[in-house]
This record gives sequence, C-alpha cells and structure tokens, in this order.
Amino acid sequence: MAVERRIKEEIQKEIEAMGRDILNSIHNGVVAVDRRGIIVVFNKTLQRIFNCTEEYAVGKHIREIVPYTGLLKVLETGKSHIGRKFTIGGRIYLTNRTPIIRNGRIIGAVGVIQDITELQSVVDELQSVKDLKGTLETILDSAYDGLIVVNRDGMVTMVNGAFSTLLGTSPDQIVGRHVTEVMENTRMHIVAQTGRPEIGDLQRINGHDVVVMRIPIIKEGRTIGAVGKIMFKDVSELNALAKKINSLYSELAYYKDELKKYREAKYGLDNIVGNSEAIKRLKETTRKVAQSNSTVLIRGETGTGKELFAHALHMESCRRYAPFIKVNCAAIPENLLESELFGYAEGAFTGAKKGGQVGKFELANGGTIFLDEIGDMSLHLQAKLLRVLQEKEVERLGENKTRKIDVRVVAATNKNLEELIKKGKFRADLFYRLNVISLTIPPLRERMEDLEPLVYHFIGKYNHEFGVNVTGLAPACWNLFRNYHWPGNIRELANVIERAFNVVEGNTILVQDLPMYLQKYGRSGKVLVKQQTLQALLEQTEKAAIKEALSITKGNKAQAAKLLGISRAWLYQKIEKYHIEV
Ligand SMILES: Nc1ncnc2c1ncn2[C@@H]1O[C@H](COP(=O)(O)OP(=O)(O)OP(=O)(O)O)[C@@H](O)[C@H]1O
Repeated sequence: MAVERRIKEEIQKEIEAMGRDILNSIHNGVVAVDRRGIIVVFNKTLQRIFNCTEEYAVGKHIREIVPYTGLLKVLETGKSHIGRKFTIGGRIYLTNRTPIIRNGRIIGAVGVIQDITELQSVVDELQSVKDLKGTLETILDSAYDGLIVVNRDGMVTMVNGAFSTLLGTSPDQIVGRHVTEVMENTRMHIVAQTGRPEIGDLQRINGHDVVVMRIPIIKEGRTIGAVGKIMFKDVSELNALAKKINSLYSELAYYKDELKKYREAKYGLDNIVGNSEAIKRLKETTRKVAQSNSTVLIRGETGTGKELFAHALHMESCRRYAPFIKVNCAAIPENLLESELFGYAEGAFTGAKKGGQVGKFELANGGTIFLDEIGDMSLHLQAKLLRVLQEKEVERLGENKTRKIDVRVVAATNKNLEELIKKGKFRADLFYRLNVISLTIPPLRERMEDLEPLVYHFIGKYNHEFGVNVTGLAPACWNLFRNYHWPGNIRELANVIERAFNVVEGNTILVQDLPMYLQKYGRSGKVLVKQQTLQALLEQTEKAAIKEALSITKGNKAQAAKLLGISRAWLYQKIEKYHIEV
C-alpha cells in the first residue's frame, strides 16, 4: 500500500511539475488566485511583465502585486472579463479573466494576459489607411472632374461620380471590369502598360467629345496602373480657354513691352552720346544739379534728348532707387490729366474706379516726376500744379484730405514759354517756379560734331537688335547727313538709321537705303550749296572714304589702299592728316 501511495505521490508531483513547465513555457502571462485572492500561480511571462519573481508573488494577495486587478471582481461576481485592455510600461496588454468553478462553487479565478503592442500598431495603421481611403474616395467623388483608375491589367479599381455620370452608369457597374468593356476607344490599359503619359488627347465618350489625360501610376519604378482625368467635358470649353490664354498672352506681351520701355528708359549720363562742348557742359551741369531738389526745366527742340537728360538727372540723384514717373501733358486730355496727376477718391465722378486711384505725384513719392510738354498744360492745371510745388502736398479729386509728398519735379518743353506767357497761355509764376534750374539742349544742327558718334551709336544699337553687322555709311550718305538740318534732331536720326537697317543689303548703308525725303534732299543740290568750301567738302569725303575702306578691310591698310586705288604711302599720310584711328 505504502509503495502504491508513494508511486501515486510521485505521479502527482510529476503532473504538477509538468503543469508548471507548461505554464512557464507559454507566451501568455497566467495568474491564478484562490477564493481569498491569494496568488497560487504566477508564470514566467507574468514575472517578466510585473518584474517580480514567482517565489515573491505566490502566497501574496493579488492586490499587493497588481493593485487595480479585476480578478477580485471576477471572484465576487463569478462573471468573466473577456478582451479587456490595459497598459504597463508603455506596452499594451489584452486580458481574459475567468472564475474557476468546482462543484458549482467559485474556488478562484484565473487571468491570462497577452502582449498586443505590435498587433495594436498594425491595427492602428490599418485604421489610418482605412480612414485615408475613405477620405480619398470622398475627394474623388466630390471632384468636379471625371476621374478613373485602372490597375496594371486594365481593370477599373476606382471611378468617381462625375466620370460614371458621363458614362451614363453608376460606379458599381464600372469598378472591377476591364476598362475596354466600359469605355469605347480607351487607351487607359495601354498607358497602364507603357507607363507613358498622354495629355490633351481628344476622345469621344458616350457621344461627347472630351479632352482627356492619362497618367501612369508608378511605384518603385514600376507602372502599376493609370489614372485618367477628363480635362474638358466639352471641346468648346477648351476653345474658350484658348481664347482666354491668347488674350492673357497679348496682355503679357504688352506688359513686357512696357517693362522693357521702363527698363530701357533708365538712362544715365553715360547713355548720352556726344562730344560737343554743349553736351559736355550739359552733362556737367546735370551731374551738379542732380543732388539738389530744385525744380528743373529742360528746354530744346523735339527729339533733342530732353527726356534722356530728365532720366539722367534722376539716375545721378540719390532718388535713383525711387520711382521715375513720366507724364506727357500733351498726350492726355485735360479732364483725365487732372485725375492722372492728382488721383481721385472713390465715387469722385461717374466711372471712377472702386477704391479710387492714386495720382502720379503720389506714385512718384520719394522719386522724380517728369512733366513732359509742360507748355501744353491748361491754365487750370497750371494753377493746381503751382499749388503742389509750393505746398508740397496733393489732394485727390473728391477728397478733402491733403497728402504730403516728397517729389522732385523735372519739366520739359519744346515751346517758347516766354511767348506763351505774353499770350496769357502760361502762368508767369509757374514759369519762375519751374525755371529754378534750366537746361537748354541745342538742336543737332548746332552741334554737328555729335553726328558721327551718334550715327555709330545707333549702328551699334541696331546691329544688336537686328542681329546684323553694318559697319558704316557710304561717303555720299555722310555727306548728306552732314548737310541736312535735322528738324527732328536725334529722334529723326535714329529713325532714319533704323529704317535703313530694314532695307540695307550689304554692310554699308547707302543713299538708296535712306527715306525718300532725304534722298530727294540729297539730289536737290542743297548739300553742295550749304557746304562752306569745295576744299572742305573734298576733305570730308576723302576722310569718310578712307574710314569706310578701312572698316570694310577690317583695318588692313594694304587692302584699303588697293580698294581706294591709292598707294599705301599716300594712305598713311591721309590717316595721319585726318587723325583716323585704325
Ligand atoms: N545724346 C543722345 N545720345 C543717345 N541717344 C539720344 C541722345 N539724344 C536723344 N537720343 C535718343 O533720341 C530719341 C529722342 O530723345 P528724347 O525722347 O529724349 O527727346 P525729347 O527732346 O524728349 O523729345 P520730345 O520733345 O519730342 O519729347 C530717344 O530715343 C533718345 O534715346
């Protein structure tokens, strides 16, 4: 009997040991308590979770080890807790707690704990992907443009409401089918294979001519599908857009042109060509007076370079980084000129812009305002201008508020202001106010030494613009130019040369390239009549011919002499005589 009992005890011990081994080798944490809540089982996984040994835990009340345990509630109620989550040390656990029942009585409770931290992060990620998919579907569906998506095999995976409406069916009739089954003439399945986008293709869908784009979906370098988008539901939409773009283009060209003019207009003293004493003196005076704020009146015939000097004054002054605003007083009707100069308040008159308009004086604040053709300003505006010059403040039309301004005024005219004063057409007080500093630019015919540098200046300019290589004028041209009286001054000269560039055939501008009126002038005999002496005329022609020959031969004197039919020694003598630079 004793042997048998010992064997039974041995077996019992073996079973208990086995049970403990099983409990200790499972991945989940296991804890069991008796009816009083005393711990009887506390496996290895749990020891790790709670950082506590089995020896320490077993025999202790569960509350000592797990203060907020739900096992006691299970003992009390006999009801299981399944799938409860809790967190320890930043990890997430899932626990199932069940009562242990023997003979219908609760004799204890067991808790099984599972670490679900990794699983939870996968679940979270899945949830955010689900949310994103939902958002994407909502966006796709509410998009005004029709959209369709196919996978690499050309099967439709997504389509939005706008697209399915165009096809005359619902999205669930489209998704899952091959794109060729739902749409005629489609190339979506081809783009999904080739990976080459197709943009702006014309396609007929369900009787509508639409403009589409097909873009491949590329992932990690591989084409995995394609997305199609209706760019224009109706070709007429495209026509309207094209018209709009065209008009925007011409607007852009206009502004580019204006900007170019504005930039080009930023002339400094270095851009004023001329070696005559008059020009040298004017440049010197400009440099000196640029620093003051006094009003400047620039006088001279049309085309003499008054505007050029106004710019140079601005560029030489410390106002150069502030605006330079030009107003042509002759080009703008009087009623508009007033609002142009002084601005207006909202509702100042019928047709006034909303928010009113800033006047040129305000725009020029800190800089210079150039009042061109001041002689053409009406007496009413002259009075207003005088007030602005005296008070240094402006008042917008329809507004009872004055605004301080700091503007340098430069005015120009080709009219005889003294005569206009006598006739009562120009205010004497304004004249004195404007004429604080006066710059008078002589006409070209009074400074003919500037002709040559000006001609070469314009040749250089138009060579650049036309992309050609004109080197000079034929001697007969020079002769004509030197004798002509240039009523339009430098502007006329520039225009004559520009015109010649349009018709010139070689590298030299000939008389036949000049405008008709100049050619006639050349034939009229005035050229010779005006010449002081025959000797002077001969010398001028000789000098021009030598320069021309040298420019044709690119400075090669031997070739130039040959061209002119003279000896080399003779050419050397002439070069020295006329101080020709080679
Ligand atoms: N000394 C110069 N050097 C280079 N270009 C000049 C010179 N003088 C005038 N020009 C050019 O001649 C043209 C006419 O000059 P600008 O407009 O300054 O004359 P203006 O006297 O203001 O004429 P208007 O009285 O008709 O307004 C411009 O293209 C200008 O660049």
